[in-house]
Amino acid sequence: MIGLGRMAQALVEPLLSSKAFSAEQVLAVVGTVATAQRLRQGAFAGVSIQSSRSAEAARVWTAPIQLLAVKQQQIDGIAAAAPVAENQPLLVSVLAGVSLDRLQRLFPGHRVVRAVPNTPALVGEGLTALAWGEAISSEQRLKVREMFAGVSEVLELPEDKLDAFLALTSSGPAFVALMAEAMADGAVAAGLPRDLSHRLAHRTLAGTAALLDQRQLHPATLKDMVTSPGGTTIAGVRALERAGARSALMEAVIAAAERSRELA
Ligand SMILES: NC(=O)C1=CN([C@@H]2O[C@H](COP(=O)(O)OP(=O)(O)OC[C@H]3O[C@@H](n4cnc5c(N)ncnc54)[C@H](O)[C@@H]3O)[C@@H](O)[C@H]2O)C=CC1
Ligand SMILES: O=C(O)[C@@H]1CCC=N1
Repeated sequence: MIGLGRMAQALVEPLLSSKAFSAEQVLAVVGTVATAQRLRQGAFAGVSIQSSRSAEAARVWTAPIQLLAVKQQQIDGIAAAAPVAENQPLLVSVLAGVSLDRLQRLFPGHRVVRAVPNTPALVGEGLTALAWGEAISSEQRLKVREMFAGVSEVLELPEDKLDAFLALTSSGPAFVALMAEAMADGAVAAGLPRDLSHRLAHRTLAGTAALLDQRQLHPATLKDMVTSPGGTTIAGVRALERAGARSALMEAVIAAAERSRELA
């Protein structure tokens, strides 16, 4: 692991708890000594976690599969400090917007793969899209698919679709969380207690998602199922349409996809 921040943790924590990997099989390099110390005390006890400046950090470059999960601004420095790899290890990058071409130029001795995971991986409900670089063996493909399949549904997509995928599935949890918070606030305003409002908002979102998914319903069908003529729901839908909620959500996904393209 090169970087063990929010996204990498959401992948590794469940893989360790499900015993897909043992702590001894994982070596992580992070930005600072303080971060390394903090992480060693939590869910990552037993994992070798080193700061990037320590001598042991170099071992990460000898691993057969290396997961790059740092911020975009950090990769030039990391690539410059990395030795040119022998034996063509696999570098799996989760960095939004950083292309296979650029990764291959930065890490010339590696075989490169892009993965776009999302944080629901933490509870085994993730989605990951993979786009392969050149000359990846079928054995390497299998290993990468297996790793992500332990925490998510895995799709393979052409690289030019990854920005849109990321906008919907990786940035999407923030948009849904915002909706959950706002709906709970509405319930509080309408008189329900705060804690209960949050729990009910989460259950409503999860239940609705399960219904749409399992019954393969078009969202409009579900909306029509819930809206009685002259009833409560259509009054709420009217308020949402008046506020431009539909357009706001479309724009959020488009803005995230555009930002991902900009980061490239
Ligand atoms: N958070 C999310 O939901 C998703 C994030 N991503 C991508 O994952 C990447 C990381 O994002 P987050 O985990 O949210 O960021 P984060 O800021 O939580 O984690 C960054 C990690 O990099 C480490 N780091 C800093 N300098 C380093 C160095 N020189 N060597 C090794 N490690 C170093 C930090 O210690 C930290 O562990 C980003 O490029 C983002 O585009 C992709 C999909 C979803
Ligand atoms: O906000 C970000 O840049 C990262 C990528 C997708 C989710 N979080």
